Amino acid sequence: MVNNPPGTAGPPHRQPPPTPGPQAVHAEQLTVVRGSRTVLHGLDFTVPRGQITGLLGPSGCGKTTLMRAVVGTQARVGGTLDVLGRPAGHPTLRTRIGYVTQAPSVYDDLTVRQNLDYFAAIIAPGRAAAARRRTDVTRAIADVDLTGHADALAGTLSGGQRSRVSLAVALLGTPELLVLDEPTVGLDPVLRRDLWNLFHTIAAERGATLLVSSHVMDEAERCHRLLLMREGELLADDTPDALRTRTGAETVEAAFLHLVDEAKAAAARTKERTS
Ligand SMILES: Nc1ncnc2c1ncn2[C@@H]1O[C@H](COP(=O)(O)OP(=O)(O)OP(=O)(O)O)[C@@H](O)[C@H]1O
Repeated sequence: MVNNPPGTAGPPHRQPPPTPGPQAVHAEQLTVVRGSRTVLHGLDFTVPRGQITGLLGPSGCGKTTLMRAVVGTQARVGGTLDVLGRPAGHPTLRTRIGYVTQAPSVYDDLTVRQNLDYFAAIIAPGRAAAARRRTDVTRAIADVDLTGHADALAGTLSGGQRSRVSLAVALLGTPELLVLDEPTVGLDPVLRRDLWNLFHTIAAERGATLLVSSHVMDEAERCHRLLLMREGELLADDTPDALRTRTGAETVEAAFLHLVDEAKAAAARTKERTS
């Protein structure tokens, strides 16, 4: 189904129930045009539920664009893109998806807890939900290991700590699908390891699906599945093990380079045949 603009669906009681389905995301011939350029070229892929899928590729290959399409904030999306059984951008998906952009979205003049309180009040407003909000906020702060900084102003935190506040906001509504755009950029190795452990805990204990982008290939080894991208095209949609086996490479990075060379050779052959 083509990406519907938000607000075009009927009232909730008239909508069919969401299809559970084994896949969190299903894309067929997904195309995105930005400015005068097509930046995603007819991608076919799936993201299975309850697993961590890594979206990897060099800077500018289209990772953020693909994630924006999945969360429903990208314009000019063509092809089929279903998310949690609904067309991407469907209004009912808003509370079911957590999206963390590359730039942390936090208020610097509020403390960590105040930031979380603010967003919790948007998700679950009203006095009746006050106790639940307190529990959710405390849990989300603990999840990202910021309990010791709960009363610090966000503006006084390091870059990595501010990113973790953003992640805590996304965890507040216990989303079924978490879309994380380069969450480990600028973090030291210990924090990177801790965050990846948290991602695995979220997938294993809550059954959540994670789509995590990175341009650091060693992070690929930590994912259940990988979407490898280059120049708006998908080079592979597979497990790290299968990719290494298929290409005879020892690392995912070597497998990626192998697939790039293969794609270049195929393009050269096509050009030769048509010229
Ligand atoms: N607002 C825009 N208008 C036109 N083109 C854009 C716009 N934003 C991004 N692009 C182009 O779309 C392509 C994909 O960009 P995108 O941000 O999705 O890549 P990325 O893989 O996420 O990069 P990075 O790893 O550096 O964040 C790039 O070639 C970029 O120049």
